[in-house]
Amino acid sequence: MRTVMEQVRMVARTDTPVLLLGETGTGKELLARAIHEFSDRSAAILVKVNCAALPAELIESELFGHEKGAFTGATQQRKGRFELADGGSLFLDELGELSLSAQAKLLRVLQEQEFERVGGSETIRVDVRVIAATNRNLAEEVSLGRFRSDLYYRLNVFPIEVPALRQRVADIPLLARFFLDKYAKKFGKRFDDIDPAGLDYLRQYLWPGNVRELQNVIERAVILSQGSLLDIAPLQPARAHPEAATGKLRTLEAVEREHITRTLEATNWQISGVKGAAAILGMNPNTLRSRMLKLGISRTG
Ligand SMILES: Nc1ncnc2c1ncn2[C@@H]1O[C@H](COP(=O)(O)OP(=O)(O)OP(=O)(O)O)[C@@H](O)[C@H]1O
Repeated sequence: MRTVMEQVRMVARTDTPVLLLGETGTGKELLARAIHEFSDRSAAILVKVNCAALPAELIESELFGHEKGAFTGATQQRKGRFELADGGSLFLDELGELSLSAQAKLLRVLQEQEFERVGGSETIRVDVRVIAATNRNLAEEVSLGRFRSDLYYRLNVFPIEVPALRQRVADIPLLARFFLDKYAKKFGKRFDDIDPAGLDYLRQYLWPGNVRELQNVIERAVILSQGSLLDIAPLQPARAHPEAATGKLRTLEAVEREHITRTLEATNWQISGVKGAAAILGMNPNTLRSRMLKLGISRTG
């Protein structure tokens, strides 16, 4: 993470587009904000767009705006996020979800700093620094024809790989204590430290939901703990290494049931949405729901 922070500081002072790569919950958005804050644009606005949150038909109008009458329902002219971010930075989260046609327009803005609103003919010029993030493997998306290679190369000038939490175990106690202070203050409680056995659980767990999941675990522990040390319930490293724990090989169905349950727990049982279990598992939310039914997975067990 020290290398990542050095990269963030170095690139922040430039206008180069930045591509943040990493699993869900690793802190990409936090780093995008840091890049904006450390840049000369910090006095201006940072605008965020979640490319996965809107259907393909609407994302172009969201990014570039539209003219009155451009499509059914476009009753007024509307400025897009690029215009709103003029002079500042634009954070494109979940970039890998952008439609091919929006990708073409984005490439043009990156190269020429200009675009037209949907349904408009006036060319609009903007001065925007783009910071993009994705948890997809974009090189693979390019080879599958789902992501434009020219846009990929344009954005890949300064890629920053944000490591998964299991790849930086030394950060776990630091982050855990940071969240302990945060939630102890929030809930008006006091703890001297984290119970040593609990710290071991935290270190051994594989953290599919990364820092977000660690934050949730600590919040829950702060609410539940009574003594002067923060108790962490066992995080079932057995779940992370089921074969190692039981010594037995198991059926694919059992492994699938366990993996889906663990991911649902990591997302507080949120199924859909960009931060939901379906997105992490790379499945459609409806497919996940039917798998859960079939495998007998429910929140109450
Ligand atoms: N180094 C850190 N210190 C403190 N909090 C952190 C850190 N990294 C991540 N977090 C917290 O973890 C949560 C997830 O971080 P963030 O939203 O930046 O991740 P992300 O990689 O953008 O996730 P996603 O890909 O799912 O959008 C946030 O609440 C964030 O504040």
